[in-house]
Amino acid sequence: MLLQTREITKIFGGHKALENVTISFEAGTVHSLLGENGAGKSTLIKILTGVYQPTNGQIIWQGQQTFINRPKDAQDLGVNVIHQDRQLVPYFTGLENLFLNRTYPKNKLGGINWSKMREQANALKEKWKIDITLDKPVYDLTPTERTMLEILRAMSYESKVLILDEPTASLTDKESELLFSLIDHLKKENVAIIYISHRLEEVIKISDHVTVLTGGKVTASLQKEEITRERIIHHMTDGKEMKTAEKSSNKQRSSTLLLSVKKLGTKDKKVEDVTFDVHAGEIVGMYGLAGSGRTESMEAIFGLREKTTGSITYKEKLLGKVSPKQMIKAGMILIPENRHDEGLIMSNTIRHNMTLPILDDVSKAGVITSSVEGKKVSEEMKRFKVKAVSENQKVAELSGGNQQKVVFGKALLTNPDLYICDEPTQAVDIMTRNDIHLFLQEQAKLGKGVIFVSSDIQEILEISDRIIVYSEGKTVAELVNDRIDTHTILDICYKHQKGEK
Ligand SMILES: Nc1ncnc2c1ncn2[C@@H]1O[C@H](COP(=O)(O)OP(=O)(O)OP(=O)(O)O)[C@@H](O)[C@H]1O
Repeated sequence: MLLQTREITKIFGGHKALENVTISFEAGTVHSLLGENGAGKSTLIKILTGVYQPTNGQIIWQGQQTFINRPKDAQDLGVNVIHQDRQLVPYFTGLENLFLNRTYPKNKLGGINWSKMREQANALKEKWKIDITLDKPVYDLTPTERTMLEILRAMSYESKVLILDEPTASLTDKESELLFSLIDHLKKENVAIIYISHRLEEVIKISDHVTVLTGGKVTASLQKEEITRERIIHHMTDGKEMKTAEKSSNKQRSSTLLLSVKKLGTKDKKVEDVTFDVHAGEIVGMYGLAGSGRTESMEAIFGLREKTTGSITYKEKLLGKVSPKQMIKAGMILIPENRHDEGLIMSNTIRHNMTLPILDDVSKAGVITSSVEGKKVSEEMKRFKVKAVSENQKVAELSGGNQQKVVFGKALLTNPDLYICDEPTQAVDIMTRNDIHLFLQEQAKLGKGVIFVSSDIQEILEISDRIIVYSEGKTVAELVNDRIDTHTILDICYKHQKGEK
């Protein structure tokens, strides 16, 4: 046994985030941590990487008790983590990022010895079989390449334990496959992988061991042969039955056109030729490989990105240059992909975050009427089962999935006619994912329009009435979601990729 948490408890101001957690991690295996949002997974990882100290309990390293008092101690042991939010400097090249925070090799004159750096980097690439270019700046890399780069960096610290926190959150199936073959290689080299993901299919596929946490306690510990979808869901839901969303039959779609986008293009060319319609009462899924322009076209519609060509008609009005504030007033809301940068103000409370876009509604002559605000917020928190001490808790203190629920609650309070959801279930647990699906279907039934962007093709097929396929800034196909499968959609994507037209 390489690493063990023994009876670890962590208390935050009276709240037990972890209680007597004992888990063993073996070299050369993939051990997945599963659990609903707020179950304590990230807290455990933060204890293993020296960010938090346990209130009680021990960490055992190769049979001996050890103390991980700060991140450097974890790094010295060989425990490294790849976070959900990538920790790379966008304007630095891959090579520069690889050597970040460490001494660069020097030449005789004391300057940076670039050829030595490159030599060391190539040796690392070779050793770990990670084939990525290191010359491009990080902003030019795809999400998969960024993940690979971070793994390469972690391996340059001679990791014995590599923790991957939602590594596939924004990757499509094919991109994830690359990551899985790398994980396989790391396993063979005796690295212990701790894997956190809400995507059950991949957890089942790659795990040798699964531990389920519920409310800070270990509620199941499964060996490879015991890992099935049914078992995992059973343990995660405490045996309660889960009402699953059923795909609508598209009968509710009305003839009322809510949004019509024609030949849309943006100044930065990330969007070149996007055309689609959304009617009241329908859910339109948007699928495309990473970098296909889905997010960017949504931003252009919502007034966050400059459009240069084409037209956007919303509720029969041709839109000129618009701002998100105007669009919210007109009944449109964008639930953004990146909740940290665009969705939430982390240092503010749940309540303030949720009511930010509706300040006019909850204030009288500029003064916020607390009772109206409080009532609205607590209704939405209840609806989405946001796990928090109170509505006055800071968003930064919530678990990742609960932060996403706050983003959702915030959007709902604006009472929109059209929801634009960009990866809305990223990092949320399977129960919440289901709640979000049910909620959007309910909204569609009420005559609202929904745009659903997801890199999870299965999810797109589960929820959409129609599917628009993107490739390289263009919409290339529109499909009615009836008897089509993942292959049909992926075929279209790859056929339209450069060089295969
Ligand atoms: N710094 C903190 N201060 C107060 N409470 C905290 C802090 N960090 C975490 N918590 C609480 O501890 C509990 C466990 O949170 P944690 O982030 O570990 O959950 P998680 O399993 O990683 O969830 P998710 O799947 O949503 O990422 C939650 O109730 C959370 O609100």
